[in-house]
Amino acid sequence: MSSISAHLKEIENVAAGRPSSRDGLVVNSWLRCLNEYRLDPSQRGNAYIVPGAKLREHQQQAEELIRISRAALDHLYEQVAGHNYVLLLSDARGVSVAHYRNPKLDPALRDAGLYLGADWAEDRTGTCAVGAALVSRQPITVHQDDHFDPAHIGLTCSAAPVFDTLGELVAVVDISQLRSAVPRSSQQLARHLVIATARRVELANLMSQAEGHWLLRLSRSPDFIDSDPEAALAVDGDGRIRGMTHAAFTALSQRIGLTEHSGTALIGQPIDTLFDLDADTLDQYRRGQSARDRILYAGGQPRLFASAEPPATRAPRTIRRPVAEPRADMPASLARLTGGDETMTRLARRAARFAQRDLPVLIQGETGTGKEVLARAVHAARSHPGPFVAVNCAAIPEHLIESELFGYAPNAFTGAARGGKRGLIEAAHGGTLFLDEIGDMPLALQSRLLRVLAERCVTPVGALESRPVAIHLISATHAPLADRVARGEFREDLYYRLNAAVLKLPPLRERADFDALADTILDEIGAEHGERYQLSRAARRRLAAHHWPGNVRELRNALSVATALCEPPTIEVDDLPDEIGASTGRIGLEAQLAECGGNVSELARRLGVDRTTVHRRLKRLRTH
Ligand SMILES: Nc1ncnc2c1ncn2[C@@H]1O[C@H](COP(=O)(O)OP(=O)(O)OP(=O)(O)O)[C@@H](O)[C@H]1O
Repeated sequence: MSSISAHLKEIENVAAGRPSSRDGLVVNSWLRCLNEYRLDPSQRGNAYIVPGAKLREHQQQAEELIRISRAALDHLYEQVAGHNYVLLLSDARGVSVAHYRNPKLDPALRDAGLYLGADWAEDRTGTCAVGAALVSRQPITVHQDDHFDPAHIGLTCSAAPVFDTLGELVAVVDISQLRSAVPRSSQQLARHLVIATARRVELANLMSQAEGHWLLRLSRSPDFIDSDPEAALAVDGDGRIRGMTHAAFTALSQRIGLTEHSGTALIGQPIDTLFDLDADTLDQYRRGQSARDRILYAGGQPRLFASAEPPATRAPRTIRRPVAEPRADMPASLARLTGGDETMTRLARRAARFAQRDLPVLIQGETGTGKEVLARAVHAARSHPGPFVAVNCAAIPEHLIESELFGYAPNAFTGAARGGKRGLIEAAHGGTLFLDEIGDMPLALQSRLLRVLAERCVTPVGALESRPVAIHLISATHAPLADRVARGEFREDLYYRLNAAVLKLPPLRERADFDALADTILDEIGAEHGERYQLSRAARRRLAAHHWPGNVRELRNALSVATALCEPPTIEVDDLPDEIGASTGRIGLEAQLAECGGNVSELARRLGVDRTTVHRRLKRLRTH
């Protein structure tokens, strides 16, 4: 590493237009720092970490990006963690929205800006890997005194940009070390790793987005084409290009004489303008063909190897460049709950408003509709959430509820722990107490709970003094509390106190976002298993026809079973638990037949079976 004065001298030389042995991307960045951003290399600027609220805003906007990138980033970090690298995922504005690091190094990492929330925009921090990758749209290594600002010349950083399926730069993957004793060339491998990771993130994003389309993977060699292709395209049923990874933009736009920036002109083009291939011949390139049969031709010449995956049926979801402002009324934790169902969206909006207030919230919904999930989302949407303590009033024996909730004073009763015990209400101090099945709370305790809400203090069993508590109460019930009030089982005064801010979760059978919800759950299960799952059309139809008495819980269980039984990635009807088929019994089948205007062929198509199967089933069901 050169001394600071030598560093400044070198920048001066570059500014004067003298030749430099530095990487051209670094030199260009230095020139931007000097000429465009008017930065002064002799002024050291400390790393800048954005404030917490701002970071949350960046993270909310990047939520989908973070989710889709997770598997690729986990894999990268596994490879580099042993070499003291920090991994940062930055958004398109240069702010780190995810990081992987050794927490023992936190103070040094925070000081150096290798941390969550660090802002590495080039016009603020001078030449750095994240900032330069964002501006140049190229992978780059910025090693030690490649950095413009002397404050950062201990660091070595390699970064690669990530583009969305329409060619917009949406993120940067960076790995950095606080210190490196070795020369710049040692970062070659780091650079390759971030490039490969950015490519995998783009592919994961394209796969997620391309689910209504064919996915065409391309490579110069048939090896690894299915797992790690060099480039990939989404092609719709009419043979038009709908999206692609960045490598595909670069390779294909050059082929037809477009510059990289006009690569978006490829979107919407028929695939046969690029290859000897159309919607009808894509099928020939499906997985399982020999390498020789997967050679893709253009103008009669062999060009690349291809692997085509047919359209899946889930709704498209993708990393999109965030709009300037997030939905201010809808924190991410709540936005995630709705896949577009109107009732759910309205409910999430209402919940977002309650989260800003100190009101007891009551959640109503049939069993398994996601009452606890909603309670946690309201909690997470608060500006200072604190602890979340969940208590199921129906699950704790009546004689224990009181001491569990309120705690007890030392020696309060025989058998109690000598030193007394802090109750769950106190454990929720500064956060949220979630009382599930509040209708099952014994009457005597209801009055004590009312006191806690009114006086904001709690008196442990056997204690003389009360202690102040600040809690947000969220309660939940599967049956309307009014019925219990009418039967004298629930205190009317508590009921009125709880019944002001009510969130009513719809049963699953009434939700219009069934498909999106099933996909979200499949993604979650897939992330746990490091797999990707999708529903075949027929399986999706079968699920949608089920009545779902157990609501989202039942759906989640059914999908867990199906993912265990299926041959990944596709879940077929046979992989679904038997009960799911039950709703296609006689009534269900007749109703669906009526929906198809009595047309058996149409019904067979809907169910993904052939006509004879429908006839056979109808006959069997009608004669039983
Ligand atoms: N929006 C959602 N996305 C993904 N999974 C969900 C969602 N809502 C609920 N679930 C899943 O459904 C199951 C039931 O959710 P939860 O426990 O919140 O329901 P509940 O209404 O509180 O149930 P109960 O009435 O039995 O107390 C859980 O496995 C949860 O992870």
